[in-house]
Amino acid sequence: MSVDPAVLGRREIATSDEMERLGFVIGEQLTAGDLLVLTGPLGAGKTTFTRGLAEGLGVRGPVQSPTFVIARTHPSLVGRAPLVHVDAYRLGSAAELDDLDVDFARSVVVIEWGREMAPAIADAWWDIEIERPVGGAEDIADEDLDADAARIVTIERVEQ
Ligand SMILES: Nc1ncnc2c1ncn2[C@@H]1O[C@H](COP(=O)(O)OP(=O)(O)OP(=O)(O)O)[C@@H](O)[C@H]1O
Ligand SMILES: [Mg+2]
Repeated sequence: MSVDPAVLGRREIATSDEMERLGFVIGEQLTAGDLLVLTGPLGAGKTTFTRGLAEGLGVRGPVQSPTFVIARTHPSLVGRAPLVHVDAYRLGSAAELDDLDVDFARSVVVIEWGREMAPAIADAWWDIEIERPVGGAEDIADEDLDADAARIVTIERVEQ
């Protein structure tokens, strides 16, 4: 486990800048073989977190929601591990993830929507849940939604 246990637990993240900073601090500590799984409704901040993480890890950007590709590899700019950023939203199963041939041992891997697949692909990972106290998938297009509301982020280490 390469991340300071102090990051574990539940906290409120008030702004997207703060979400990036949380990702940055974690990204600074990650090493090859680390896996993180991000769970949270559309627009929760999964990609925002990953953008900060990428910067902390020192990989080439830009980190975007991988809408047209399911997995994108960001090479390191500093001689550390590359980041593989996966959007598992449209993946049906861990077998389909397997087809992507991700080199888990040599990469830091972040999987948005990957919670159900994680047990089939790894022995240990960080489970990161981002809650939006207001809104969710069905509300994201609603102009009235307070998109800037604070998020609740819970980070747990899972070992099976
Ligand atoms: N406290 C906050 N934490 C994170 N993002 C926030 C916060 N407040 C506002 N935002 C905004 O919410 C949006 C989050 O979008 P982002 O693409 O990161 O979500 P996502 O979880 O990856 O969504 P998707 O499921 O569509 O991939 C951004 O526009 C960000 O600026
Ligand atoms: Mg996203």
